Amino acid sequence: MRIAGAALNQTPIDWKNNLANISAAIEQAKEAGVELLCLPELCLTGYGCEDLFLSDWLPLEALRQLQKIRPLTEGICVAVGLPVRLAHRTYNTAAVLRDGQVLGFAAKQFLANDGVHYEPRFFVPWPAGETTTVEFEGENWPLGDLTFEHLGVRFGFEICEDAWRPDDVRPACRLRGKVDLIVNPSASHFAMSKTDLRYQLVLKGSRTFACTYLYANLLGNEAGRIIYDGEILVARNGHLLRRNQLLSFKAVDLEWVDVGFAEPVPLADFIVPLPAPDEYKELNQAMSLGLFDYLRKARSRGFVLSLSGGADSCFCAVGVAELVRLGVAELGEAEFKRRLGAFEPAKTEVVQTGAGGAAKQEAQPNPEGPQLTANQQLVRQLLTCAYQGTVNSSDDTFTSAKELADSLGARFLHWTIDDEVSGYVHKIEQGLGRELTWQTDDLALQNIQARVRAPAIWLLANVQNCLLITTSNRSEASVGYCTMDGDTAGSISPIAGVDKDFVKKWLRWAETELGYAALHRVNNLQPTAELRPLADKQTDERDLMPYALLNRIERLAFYDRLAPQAVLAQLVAESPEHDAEQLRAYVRRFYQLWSRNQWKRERYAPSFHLDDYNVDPRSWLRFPILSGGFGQELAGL
Ligand SMILES: Nc1ncnc2c1ncn2[C@@H]1O[C@H](COP(=O)(O)OP(=O)(O)OC[C@H]2O[C@@H]([n+]3cccc(C(=O)O)c3)[C@H](O)[C@@H]2O)[C@@H](O)[C@H]1O
Ligand SMILES: Nc1ncnc2c1ncn2[C@@H]1O[C@H](COP(=O)(O)OP(=O)(O)OP(=O)(O)O)[C@@H](O)[C@H]1O
Ligand SMILES: NC(=O)CC[C@H](N)C(=O)O
Repeated sequence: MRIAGAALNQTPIDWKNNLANISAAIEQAKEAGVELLCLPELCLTGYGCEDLFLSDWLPLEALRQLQKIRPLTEGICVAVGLPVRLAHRTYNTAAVLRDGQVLGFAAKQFLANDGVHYEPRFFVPWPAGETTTVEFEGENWPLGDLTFEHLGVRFGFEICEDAWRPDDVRPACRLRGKVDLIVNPSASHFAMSKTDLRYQLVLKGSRTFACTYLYANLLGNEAGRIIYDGEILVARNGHLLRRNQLLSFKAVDLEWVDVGFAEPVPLADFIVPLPAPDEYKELNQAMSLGLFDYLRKARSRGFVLSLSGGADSCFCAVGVAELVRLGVAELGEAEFKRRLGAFEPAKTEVVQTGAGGAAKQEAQPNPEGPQLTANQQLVRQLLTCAYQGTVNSSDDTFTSAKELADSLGARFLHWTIDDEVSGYVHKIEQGLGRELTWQTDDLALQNIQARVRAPAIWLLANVQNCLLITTSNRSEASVGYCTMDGDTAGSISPIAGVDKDFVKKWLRWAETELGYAALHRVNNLQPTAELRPLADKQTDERDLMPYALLNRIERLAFYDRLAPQAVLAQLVAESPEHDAEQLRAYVRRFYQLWSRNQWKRERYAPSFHLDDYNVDPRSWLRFPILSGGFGQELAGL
């Protein structure tokens, strides 16, 4: 039998888009002679509909939309994910359609409730072994723990998380011997290196349960924060039959394979491992796709970036250039532009974001500079950067910013903000009747500089109907090393999910492996906020602690969830090169800054989930805004 999985780039409650992708996948599958097709989890509504799953109307509308898919299934069997609400409870199901008929709904038995997933808030798990009936417009269909048969092949379901449970409880353990094929529609978030876990799960599952296993994941940045890699895997008895290229820019990515169910295949002696994932490359592809989808789904016309020439903002600038490079390489320029939508003349009926909304001018091809390549011209239309210097800014960072922006093709503007800073300082000095000095008002004088950069950069974003990128990384989010409404200003925060150490390493990789020679300068700069007088030689690590230690403490405290005492003990054991007293001071500082700054993490712009954890309270890590701040625990260190 020819079986297929299709990864789909869906959007919550975008019925038109979702149905179009489902229809396209079915059409492509039929053209390829596919007989059974698996589509991703909840692909009809979108996986990220959140509390809408608790309404009556959304699941009802999903059933109505399902009726439109039925006629497309003449001559093919298709699994389509959608919510079904019965007696005020919503179930996460996969409908099986064939020849225009609904054969039934397989329901998810184990709900994802860790990390970025909060499914028990929306869904009720289906009890193993039970079935019920769905009534809709005069028809009755079975729903629950079901198996099906198509062309003599018996199949059952695991829906995403179902497969992540132990072998003696997951649905597959009751399907063993009863089915030839297990179908898994998934919405499994991207995280660096995670593909290896999924690969093992599918390959081992097919061996342990002596079956063929068909897995299809969602694709793209579905709803803002979480990116799906669109992985399709087919395995039989521990042998890999098909695996696709991940993180495609296409709307529909279909993979099929022929399986001779009648011909026996021995169980694999061992699972052939995948080559180790290249995390720098993975992150690059995920971030590019994340930005691409965010831009087009937000119906915006480009990005604006306050480019300091430092590591974080340079990373974001390269991210936009990579969006163009990778998108054009896969789709071709015309399709890239069509899908992005940012290059069409502005329509008056387009919903305007924020105060601006004026039509974006076609970027001029850089009259005084060198001839731009086709990709640089696209970057020029999509990215405007501005350097906003003060007396505390160095020539190094200005040159770094300018060289990078020019090399990418981005529009580069620059001005100074000293007048605005002194204007505000003067007003407060007059109001309070005293001078503000670095001795008495250090942080306030730093913050006003970061804040004064915000209005102009927002203005630039508004007038061009662009998204303002904010450059926060996870390390500074952990300790609140940022000025609220200053350098946190923006509506999308692409790198807030990764730590500063990784940011620095990635930039070195991008310089050598991707050929961004203009990163050479930033790769030789010490991270610095440049908010204190230059003579002070401010660096992030002098203000805080070495980033490697900060990241380690953060991981031990909030990924491994150790108590402060245990974090310190672990650090002392693994860092003999550091003095124990110094480490104690760093651990104290970390927890104090962490607790004091939860409110800042609550106010960060939406960020992508890219690493296996993040500190965003909306997606991964919840912590009280007001707390005892680990007072007792730190006193006992
Ligand atoms: N629990 C709570 N809930 C709500 N608000 C709370 C609060 N605790 C304090 N606050 C408020 O927070 C304010 C202080 O926060 P905020 O004004 O943001 O500033 P703050 O956290 O005091 O200082 C900002 C830090 O970030 C560093 N920085 C700034 C800019 C850029 C960079 C860089 O790396 O480039 C680094 C800077 O060196 C400094 O260490 C207080 O005035 C108070 O109003
Ligand atoms: N001179 C500047 N011109 C424009 N934007 C600036 C300037 N200084 C700071 N910013 C903005 O504030 C953000 C925060 O600064 P921060 O120092 O944390 O990051 P960075 O300068 O990009 O990297 P690094 O910390 O490695 O120096 C910058 O990413 C940038 O968006
Ligand atoms: N949608 C799901 O059930 C996802 C859960 C699963 N643990 C994953 O991360 O892939």
